[in-house]
Amino acid sequence: MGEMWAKPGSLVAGAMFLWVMFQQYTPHQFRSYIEKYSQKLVSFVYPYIQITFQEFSEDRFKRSEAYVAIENYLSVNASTRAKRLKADVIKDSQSLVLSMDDREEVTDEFKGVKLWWASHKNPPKTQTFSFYPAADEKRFYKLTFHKNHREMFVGSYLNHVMKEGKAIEVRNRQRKLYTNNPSDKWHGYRRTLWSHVAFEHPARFETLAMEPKKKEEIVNDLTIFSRRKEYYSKIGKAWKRGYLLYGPPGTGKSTMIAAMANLLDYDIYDLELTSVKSNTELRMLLIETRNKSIIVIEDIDCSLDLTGQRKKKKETNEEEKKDPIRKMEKEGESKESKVTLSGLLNVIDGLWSTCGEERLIIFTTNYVEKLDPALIRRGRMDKHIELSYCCFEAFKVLAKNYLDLDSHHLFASIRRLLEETNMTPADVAENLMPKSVTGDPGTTCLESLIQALETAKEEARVKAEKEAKEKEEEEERLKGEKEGKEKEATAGEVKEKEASGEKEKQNGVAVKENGVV
Ligand SMILES: Nc1ncnc2c1ncn2[C@@H]1O[C@H](COP(=O)(O)OP(=O)(O)OP(=O)(O)O)[C@@H](O)[C@H]1O
Ligand SMILES: [Mg+2]
Repeated sequence: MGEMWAKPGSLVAGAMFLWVMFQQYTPHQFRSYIEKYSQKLVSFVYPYIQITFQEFSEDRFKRSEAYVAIENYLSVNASTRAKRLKADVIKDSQSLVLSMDDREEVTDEFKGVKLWWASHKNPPKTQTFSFYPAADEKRFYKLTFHKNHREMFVGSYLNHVMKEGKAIEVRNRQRKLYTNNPSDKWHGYRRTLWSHVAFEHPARFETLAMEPKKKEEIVNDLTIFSRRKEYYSKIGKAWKRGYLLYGPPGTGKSTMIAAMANLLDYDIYDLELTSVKSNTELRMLLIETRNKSIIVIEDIDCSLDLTGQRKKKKETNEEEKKDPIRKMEKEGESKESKVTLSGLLNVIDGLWSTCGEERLIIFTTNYVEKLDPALIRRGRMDKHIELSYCCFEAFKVLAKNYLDLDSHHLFASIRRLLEETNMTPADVAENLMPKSVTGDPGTTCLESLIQALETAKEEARVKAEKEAKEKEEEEERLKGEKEGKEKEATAGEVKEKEASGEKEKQNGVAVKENGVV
């Protein structure tokens, strides 16, 4: 037995020795010449063609669409044949999707001809002992087929894979809510710019409390937008639309965004601008977003000093200089984010905004008047939607949602009170939430709402009175100050006149004394 293995063993060792000698001592030109012809010889003997599909291209900006399509295609067409599989939960966290694991190979058939798919992973160049894959690890798929069928595979088969893969992606699509990672986490394991969770918000336009006419207008606007691919290309505009939602806190801005995503079946990218350090980072984040999505910047007035960055920075006043906490905050602010207004405008509206299509960009704010007009001009923010205090129509939607009531004898008083006072839909909704399981929830909740409205009305009256009084006092004070100044001025004038009269008199006496009359 030992003798049987000794011969091939020494043959292998001899071949390896010769190979090393060849590599070390043959001149470079000669070596490449030999390599070229040996490859020709191999291709003559080995009649297969291989195509590689990398997960990321060289610049690593974006996951390759071809790779993703192949991954989806193989998840359906290969998962019954592969032996090692990866599982992922999709679609409302209910169904499991299987895909090929790394370094697995499967066969596929197209028009009766066999071909092979293999998933590979390039080992990292730098060796680290870590639980997670290294940063320079690269995944790719390799397709192998016989060279006789080159035309068919390169043409129709690959088209078929791309089409199928994209269709599977749409079918399996679990909508996601993304948030941007800080840039120091953009390296290493999986290099993701965005983290996500499954998006399962129950908000719908039917349950959104607002004037029916306004609601219908928004729904129509969104529906038309989502069907207008050809129209946008005809008029030469990127297929995107900007919405500005503004209004006091608790009037349903965030709820409306969720309802929009549910209506159009889009993903949401919740962009936290304060953790984006520069305009370049902002652009990279945008490139990584996918089509059919809503990019949201909430409370845009708080995210950046977008109103002041164009102007010269305000001088810090003396008090701020002395206050160490305020000083630290200021320093932190200047280090935190260098995203500028022009950077943001470029992303919404400039050349970079055209990468990707079918996207909504939404800003929300409580203080629309604070924003730079350039940011919200039409074309950038195409539609401005004001979400305001609860009107009677909006209340009726909430009463239907929360209490299943279409009418009630207390509705009349609520209508009057809502006209007389301001209450946000969030506060109305809170009062309409049944707090007890016994009794008639409808009447109890409506009564509690009436009480809350009356309290709010009384508070508003007291506040208005206080403000009027303060205003009156301020006016009195200003008037007093003005009068005081006027009095001082007249007294000054009188004194001056008296002084000049005195002088003239003295001059007269002096002239008389000198006898020049
Ligand atoms: N128009 C509305 N229709 C239905 N529910 C609403 C409406 N407005 C507010 N709500 C309710 O009030 C809660 C708060 O609303 P939401 O978070 O949408 O307000 P917002 O305008 O985004 O406030 P903020 O400016 O503070 O972010 C929601 O959970 C929702 O249940
Ligand atoms: Mg909100």
